[in-house]
Amino acid sequence: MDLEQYKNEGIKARKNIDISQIKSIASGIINSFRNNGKLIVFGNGGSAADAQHFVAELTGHYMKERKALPAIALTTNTSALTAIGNDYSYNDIFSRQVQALCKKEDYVVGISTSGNSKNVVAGIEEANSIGAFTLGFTGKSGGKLAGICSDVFHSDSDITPIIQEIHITAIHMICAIIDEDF
Ligand SMILES: O=C(CO)[C@@H](O)[C@H](O)[C@H](O)[C@H](O)COP(=O)(O)O
Ligand SMILES: [Zn+2]
Repeated sequence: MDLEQYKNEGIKARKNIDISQIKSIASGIINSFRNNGKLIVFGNGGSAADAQHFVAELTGHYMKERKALPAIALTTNTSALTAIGNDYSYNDIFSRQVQALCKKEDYVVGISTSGNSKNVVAGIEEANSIGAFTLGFTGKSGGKLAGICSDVFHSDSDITPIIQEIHITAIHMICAIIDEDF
């Protein structure tokens, strides 16, 4: 891989982050918190790490001291993940947990760079059926997630790690706005 090219692809994708969309996502999450909702986040691989990172910024704190905020990543309970994966299927690891934990006041975030991970798509479909607001973090063509979420944050790249770097940038920006509100 040409590292100059990689760097420039990252700069291009970062420049295309839509700040007004970041603000609108943050206010949706804030509204959910104010209505006794919580944030539920999930994804695979690097996106599982992003889901956990997002939740850590909220249950702990980001840049400023404030109260703890209710957020959960569905990627951390290895007993649940292995039991659901083993007894049902890997495609069900998030949807089953969404069925167990999600309420209509919640704000549900599925992270998939392709938009096509079956377990992420199934988790969002389950949240939609409960009536929760759903946000897809995607890239590439947006995949299936682009067509099924209430809103989509699209990272302007076809390269998985660049898409992830834009996702975590967007997540940090969202956390900065949430910090100011609480
Ligand atoms: O972190 C990376 C690549 O940077 C990988 O672990 C990557 O997340 C995995 O291949 C995922 O399974 C990709 O899934 P998705 O983003 O298409 O939903
Ligand atoms: Zn990675």
